[in-house]
Amino acid sequence: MTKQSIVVPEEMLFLIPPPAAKTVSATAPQPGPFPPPRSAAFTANYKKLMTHLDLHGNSSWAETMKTSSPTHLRTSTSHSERDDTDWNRNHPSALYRFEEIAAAAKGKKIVMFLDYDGTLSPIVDNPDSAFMSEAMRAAVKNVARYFPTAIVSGRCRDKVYSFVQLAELYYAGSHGMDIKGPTKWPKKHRQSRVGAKSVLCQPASAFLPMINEIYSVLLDKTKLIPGVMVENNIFCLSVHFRCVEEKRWIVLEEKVRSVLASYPELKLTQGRKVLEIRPTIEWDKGKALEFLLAELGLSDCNDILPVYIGDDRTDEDAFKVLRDRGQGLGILVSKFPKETCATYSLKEPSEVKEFLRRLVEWKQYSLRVQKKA
Ligand SMILES: O=P(O)(O)OC[C@H]1O[C@H](O[C@H]2O[C@H](CO)[C@@H](O)[C@H](O)[C@H]2O)[C@H](O)[C@@H](O)[C@@H]1O
Repeated sequence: MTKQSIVVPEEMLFLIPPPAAKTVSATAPQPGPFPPPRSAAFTANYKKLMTHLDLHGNSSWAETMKTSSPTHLRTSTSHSERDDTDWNRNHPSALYRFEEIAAAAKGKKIVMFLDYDGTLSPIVDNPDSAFMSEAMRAAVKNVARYFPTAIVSGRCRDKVYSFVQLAELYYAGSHGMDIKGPTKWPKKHRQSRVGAKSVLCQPASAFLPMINEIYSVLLDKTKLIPGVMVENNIFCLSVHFRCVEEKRWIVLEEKVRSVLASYPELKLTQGRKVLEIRPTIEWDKGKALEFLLAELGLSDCNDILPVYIGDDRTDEDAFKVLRDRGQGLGILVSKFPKETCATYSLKEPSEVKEFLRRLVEWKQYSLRVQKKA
């Protein structure tokens, strides 16, 4: 089992106090140090989590399948409000702490990385209907006017493009294994891009025949389980169990594992009510982030602030890259406390939209001030 297959067990999900106002108010917490430090209690919880999970493949998948996408508030919990407060202190709202983020961004070039499902669009039962709102599209479009922006998704690139429909963005589909540059450039860059190739990176292309083959096998093997949906994400596959009765999850997992047994070059990980089949190559959303920074010529710059916003376990690879670089900020989208390498949190896509809107507003204001000076 790989790092991506780590899930938060139910007992590590604590209730968060009710959502607060979306704008910074006089009563909002005052900006603290950047990035906010982690408390001893948080570190203890993290250790507990790591002890609970067997990272070498023996932990119960059935258990993790149950907790892979909590959608309701727990009614009973062994954790106290103090734990919730502790989590919130360690992963404060990026909206509440907007002033702090703006201060950190001053004089820096922001580079924006956005996950799709659960970040720009709400989680829905049918993956084909995970549309983003027009308001969200406008917010992303505006962000891309000021900052290089990439969508980094587990979906295949064409599919996520069909949802987002903005030609001015970078798209890293199939968990970053299929990266394409913008097809529409701002005027000032247009000339220098003539002749530049738009597909930038496909590190798993050798796996295409194998992925296609296993896709057909999985369709066949799972067809009798009501509610299963197998999605072909080109360089990886998703087996959705959100609409499968819970009592059939074990059977499904066993079927998927039995198919995979003949393909040691592929690995199985978990996302939100989804089993993901991916090549065993050393590539993930974190690597995609690093690749895109290099492509933008920003890898070794001190004056950049990469911002990555995502909701799922696969996004942790990108949060970790930022943490290890000691540069930029990860923002986890979650209504529930979860173990994460992200620094800040937002509760849901509507808060992501508000955050993007405020970032643009702040940038426009900074440019006006700069012009006057
Ligand atoms: O990296 P992402 O853009 O977040 O993609 C991860 C997976 O997202 C999609 O599945 C998830 O969203 C669906 C629609 O809301 C939901 O029905 C499903 O339960 C979630 O797991 C996508 O369909 C998968 O292929 C991606 O791997």
